[in-house]
Amino acid sequence: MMTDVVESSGLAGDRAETNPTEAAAARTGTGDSAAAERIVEIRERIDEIDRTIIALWQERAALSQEVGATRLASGGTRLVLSREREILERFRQALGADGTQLALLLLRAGRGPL
Ligand SMILES: O=C(O)C(=O)C[C@]1(C(=O)O)C=C[C@@H](O)C=C1
Repeated sequence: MMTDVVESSGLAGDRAETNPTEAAAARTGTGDSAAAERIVEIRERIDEIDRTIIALWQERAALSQEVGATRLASGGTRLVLSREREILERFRQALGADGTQLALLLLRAGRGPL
């Protein structure tokens, strides 16, 4: 049974260099070829999702910085805490406690640390 993290160096790694089945097992964490195929397929979508998350993260941070700069330049405040509370609550309702942590990181990426 293959339940642990496989070493990517040493014996397993050396075998993987010459044996495609070992190489697939080392990459996917399973020696079952059907499972390995499915894992590779799922990982493609995961990578696509990660790229989208990163792009959206960067877009959101840039927009948030623009809002802040626009407000400051017009004599307004750096922050609007009522708006931050709304966002924290939206993420908490959708994702629970992790949502709150995620929203705190998103807000910090835009407006900087408090
Ligand atoms: O919506 C605003 O007024 C913003 O400045 C953007 C933002 C955010 O990143 O969502 C950032 C700082 C504010 O305190 C509230 C929200």
